[in-house]
Amino acid sequence: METLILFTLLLAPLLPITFILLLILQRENKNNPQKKNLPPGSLGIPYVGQSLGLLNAIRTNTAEEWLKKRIDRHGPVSKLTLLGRPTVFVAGPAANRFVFANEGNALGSHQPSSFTRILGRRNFFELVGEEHKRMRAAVGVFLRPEVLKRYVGKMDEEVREHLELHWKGRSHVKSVTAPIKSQVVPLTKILAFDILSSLIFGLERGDQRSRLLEDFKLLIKGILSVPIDLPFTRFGRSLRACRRTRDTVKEIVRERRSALDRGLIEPNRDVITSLICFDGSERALTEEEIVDNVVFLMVAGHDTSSVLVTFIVRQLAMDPTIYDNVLREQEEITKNKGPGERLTWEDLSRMKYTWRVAMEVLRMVPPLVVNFRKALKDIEYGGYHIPKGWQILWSKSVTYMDENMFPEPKKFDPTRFENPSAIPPYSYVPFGGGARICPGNDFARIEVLVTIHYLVTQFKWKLCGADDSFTRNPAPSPSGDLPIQLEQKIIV
Ligand code: HEM
Repeated sequence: METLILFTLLLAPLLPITFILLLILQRENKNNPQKKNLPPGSLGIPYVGQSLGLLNAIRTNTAEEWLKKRIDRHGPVSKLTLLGRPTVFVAGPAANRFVFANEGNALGSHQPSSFTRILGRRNFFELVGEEHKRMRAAVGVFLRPEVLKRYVGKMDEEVREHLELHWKGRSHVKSVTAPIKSQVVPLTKILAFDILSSLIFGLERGDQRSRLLEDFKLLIKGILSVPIDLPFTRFGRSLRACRRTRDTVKEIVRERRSALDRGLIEPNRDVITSLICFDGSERALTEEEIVDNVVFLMVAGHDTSSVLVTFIVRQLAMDPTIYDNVLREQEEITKNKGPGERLTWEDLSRMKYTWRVAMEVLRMVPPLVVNFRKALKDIEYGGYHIPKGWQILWSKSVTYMDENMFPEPKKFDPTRFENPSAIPPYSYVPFGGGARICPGNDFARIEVLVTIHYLVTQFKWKLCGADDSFTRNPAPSPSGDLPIQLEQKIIV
């Protein structure tokens, strides 16, 4: 008995220490990702993991198959290593919903360092929470339909001028950079740039716009590149072009500010003036915020819209019935217009079939097959644990080729969008969703519809050559930049 008392007396002081140690151990276990229910799949070789496989699949346009194989092997949630970071891959309608619902709270945007270094620390993707909301409210002033509808005529003017300058009077569409070849891609890029600079900067054709175009072309090439800043690297050239672009944009901001102060222009003349005038919360936007975000808008609106127009042109060349249907709809609109009369917002709302063609192109050739996010805190999804700091690889378009969502998914069929309720929720999200839903979707819609209206009513075209394949870098690009043979219609 005495021995027991002695033993208890000796152990008693150790009890609290043992208890604390147990608590620490329990916490350690809780925080150790190894001990939690991580998604299936292997992290592969440290740092490299599955990066080369996915990058190669994106380049060769087999990313959908690559992702599908992963889903068949591990299910819709799996872990891997990409670009040096532990990653969780998620796909399917539930994943789309998960990303949209947790945006800015448990998930944040996550971009490669080349992207952030070129587009600045205050760009959309770097902003979270209230700051992100504020920036969206600021661009929303101009990009909302009530304001944009006043600018349909301006876009109409840009498209017509572009066709006049670059497409008309040629039996072949000539590349601006390589006159021997006939290519659509460089033209749709110039058109997207012209429309954006007209509405974002309020810039007319001239020296300042041409300078901006040359720098913009270099800037955009380095956004996804190895971030080595040397005079001869792609990244280095892009970074220098970005500095020049930012200087030009600052110049424009100062010009607009001074014109506003003197009452020479209206607040919603273009995106820059509406950002200068924005006073949505306690303070106005800083010059850095305005510059970072107009450059971001240019980038976000450029390759997306130009890719969409390019692939509509390609589809219309490959499918005469679709071309005829689009033409019929557009001729109905022309019938009610006088010579040279511009398109209006009401005209666009009647282009229902044409927009369904655009939606079907976005389904079959989404501008991006994967996006990245970062877990801002520990989070559960699909019964698995995603540790704070891990990268999320998210493919919102994996569902587009799933026959359970889109019957006969390989068939080009715009009529599948006639009844929106037939498309399962969260399975078709070309403009994203949640807090980061594309604020430029109405802008893109106007741009695409106006362009297709004038293309089909003024031209007929066919593909040169039988190769209708395309690669990705990471945006899709048709083989040979889509050479076409163009025939101008005689309008009587
Ligand atoms: C066919 C054309 C377009 C498509 C398919 C498209 C698609 C998208 C998608 C899917 C996102 C969300 C990305 C994510 O969640 O990671 C996005 C974001 C964005 N888009 Fe677009 N976009 C298009 C055109 C435009 C245009 C013309 C503009 C500007 C005038 C624009 C401006 C933006 C901006 C600023 C964001 C970032 C929003 C944020 O982070 O809050 N987009 N776009």
